[in-house]
Amino acid sequence: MTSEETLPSPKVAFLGPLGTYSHQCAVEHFGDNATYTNYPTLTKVFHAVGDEVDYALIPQENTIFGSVVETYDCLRLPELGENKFIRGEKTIGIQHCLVVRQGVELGDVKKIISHEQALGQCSKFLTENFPDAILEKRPSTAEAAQSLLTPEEGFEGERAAICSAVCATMFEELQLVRKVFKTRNPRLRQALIRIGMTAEAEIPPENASYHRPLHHVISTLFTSFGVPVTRIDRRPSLRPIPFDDVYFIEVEELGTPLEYRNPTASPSSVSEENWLRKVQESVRRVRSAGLDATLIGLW
Ligand SMILES: O=C(O)C(=O)Cc1ccccc1
Repeated sequence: MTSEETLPSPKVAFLGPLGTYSHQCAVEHFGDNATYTNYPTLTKVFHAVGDEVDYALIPQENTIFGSVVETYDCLRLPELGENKFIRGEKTIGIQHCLVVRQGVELGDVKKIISHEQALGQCSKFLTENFPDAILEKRPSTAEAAQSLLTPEEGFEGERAAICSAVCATMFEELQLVRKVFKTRNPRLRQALIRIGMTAEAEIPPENASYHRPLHHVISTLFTSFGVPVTRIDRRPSLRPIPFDDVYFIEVEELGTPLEYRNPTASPSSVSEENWLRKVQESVRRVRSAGLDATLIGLW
């Protein structure tokens, strides 16, 4: 057996080109002992696992803008749980930078390009500083930065891109003009997906992520009080705590269908009153489990 066979170097896919946050995350995790391949979209990264690579790190959610939709579109595919499994997670800090081609004046910038998550995370900064600029999404932050080097056909104005601090130093022709977050940098959670026969974890959790199974707790509390949960949505909360989420719980309707109900009337039937009591009791139970809970609507 050669030493390579005894210590195989894992093949790892990430969202390219070089300089993306996914690249940074993959290198932080696997270091020099890996062979890396980058793919132009998250969907291609996902599909590479199995045939072409052993692992992929794909961005799952970030503290300001929430879930990465393209990732979740991949995670709902049937091969997840069959022959591809999430085997761990890794969180990295994000430091978004605004870059332009050398010599471009900020006042001349008419369009800002980046990955949609980066545009979303920087939306306050962008609205305050570039209220009239066109925002255009690109497959990744590094692709956006790189594309500033080639003129865009049919577009006359100057462009800027949002990319990572590492990426901002990779191209001599680019100039870093602003760091977007001066104090609180967002965090990005990436899922490690691997082809394999088991779902056993490969990266031990970095710190207790108590909040993630919360929706199970909340729905169990509601259901145990006879109010079946029909839908749960999740968004980052407005509190300055990383991965602190707000859950929106919708419960089964037990009253008269909305279209037949007088919106100003109080609950009319006994069953509606019972239902309301159960919902309120469930909210109290969630609170007594130490969570914030508010009834935000009845319909
Ligand atoms: O484009 C990148 O660099 C990525 O890794 C995707 C991304 C960017 C910003 C937030 C979340 C995911």
